[in-house]
Order: sequence, then C-alpha cells, then structure tokens
Amino acid sequence: MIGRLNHVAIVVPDLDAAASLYRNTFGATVSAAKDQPAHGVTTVFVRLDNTAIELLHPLGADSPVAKFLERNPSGGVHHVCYEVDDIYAARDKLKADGMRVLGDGEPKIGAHDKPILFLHPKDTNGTLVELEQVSA
Ligand SMILES: CC[C@H](C(=O)O)C(=O)SCCNC(=O)CCNC(=O)[C@H](O)C(C)(C)COP(=O)(O)OP(=O)(O)OC[C@H]1O[C@@H](n2cnc3c(N)ncnc32)[C@H](O)[C@@H]1OP(=O)(O)O
Ligand SMILES: [Co+2]
Repeated sequence: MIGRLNHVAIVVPDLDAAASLYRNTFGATVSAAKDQPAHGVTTVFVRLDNTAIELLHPLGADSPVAKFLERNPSGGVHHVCYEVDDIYAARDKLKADGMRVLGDGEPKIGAHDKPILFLHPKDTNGTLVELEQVSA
C-alpha cells in the first residue's frame, strides 16, 4: 500500500532561520514560505533528490502543531508522509485494520494539492504518519 517517502516534516520555532539553514548552510533548494490556513501551518519545502523536508510553523490560534512546539521549543520531527495510489482504498483498509484516522476521516487537500490524511500516532509506534495520494 505505501510507496515512496514523500516528506519528513519538522516543526520549527523560526521558519526564516530554518529556511536559511537549509538554503545557505546546507545548500539545498528551498521554497518560499506558504501559509496553509486550512491546516493551521505555514510551510516551507526543502527539495532533496529522493524526498523532501517540510518545515512547519504554527499558523493561527488553533494550529495542530502548536502544542507540539510548546513541548519541543527547539523544534523537532513532527511527521512522516508516505505516498499511496488510492487514499480512499488505503483509508478503508487501515480502518478495517483498526487504525484511527484523524479528523472526520475524510481526506483533505494538502500542500501539494493532493488528498492527504493522518493516522493517530499511538497506532503507528508514536510517529505521526501522513498519507498523500500521488495521483490528483
Ligand atoms: C499543509 C498540509 C501539510 C502537508 O503535508 O500537506 C501538513 O503536513 S499539515 C501538518 C499539520 N497538521 C497535522 O499535523 C494534522 C494531524 N495532527 C493532529 O491532528 C495533531 O497534531 C495530533 C492529534 C496528532 C496531536 O495533537 P495535540 O498535540 O494537540 O494532541 P495531544 O497533545 O492530545 O497529543 C495526543 C498524544 O499524541 C502525542 N503526539 C502529538 N503530536 C505528535 C507527533 N507529531 N508525533 C508523535 N506523537 C504525537 C502526544 O504526545 C500525546 O501523547 P501522550 O502520550 O498522551 O502525551
Ligand atoms: Co506533511
């Protein structure tokens, strides 16, 4: 079911500083920051040869990453994102296997304008897992 590693997400206390670290110190290709109000975050993507790093910072009062940043004030790895061909088939199989899908269980459109969903970290070895459908 899961395919490539689409991205590893890191919540950061200072998005500009983190983007500069990857762009200027690591010499990586770094996107501009983009507010994602529907998700309560601002994102910056670092393009690597084999995957991407998603830098995240809370956006708005109800950001789902705010408590994570409070718990980890220097930042930290927040989630991994695996690609799937069919997110609805994946969701239904995972739910049938007893996994909890976060939110209302319906995929939302993510940063790549593709459907995404999240699984409860307690069901995935304490690691928040995001699934992203590779086809539109
Ligand atoms: C723009 C879209 C973009 C994309 O790639 O397309 C994104 O990735 S959007 C990213 C931001 N959105 C989300 O993360 C949505 C899914 N996440 C959530 O709904 C929350 O973060 C949630 C429910 C996983 C945790 O929320 P919160 O921290 O407020 O809840 P609790 O404090 O009650 O935590 C419950 C329990 O889970 C542990 N926890 C929390 N976050 C993580 C994490 N990132 N990885 C692992 N474990 C996590 C937390 O420590 C609690 O455990 P406990 O043992 O009870 O202390
Ligand atoms: Co993500």
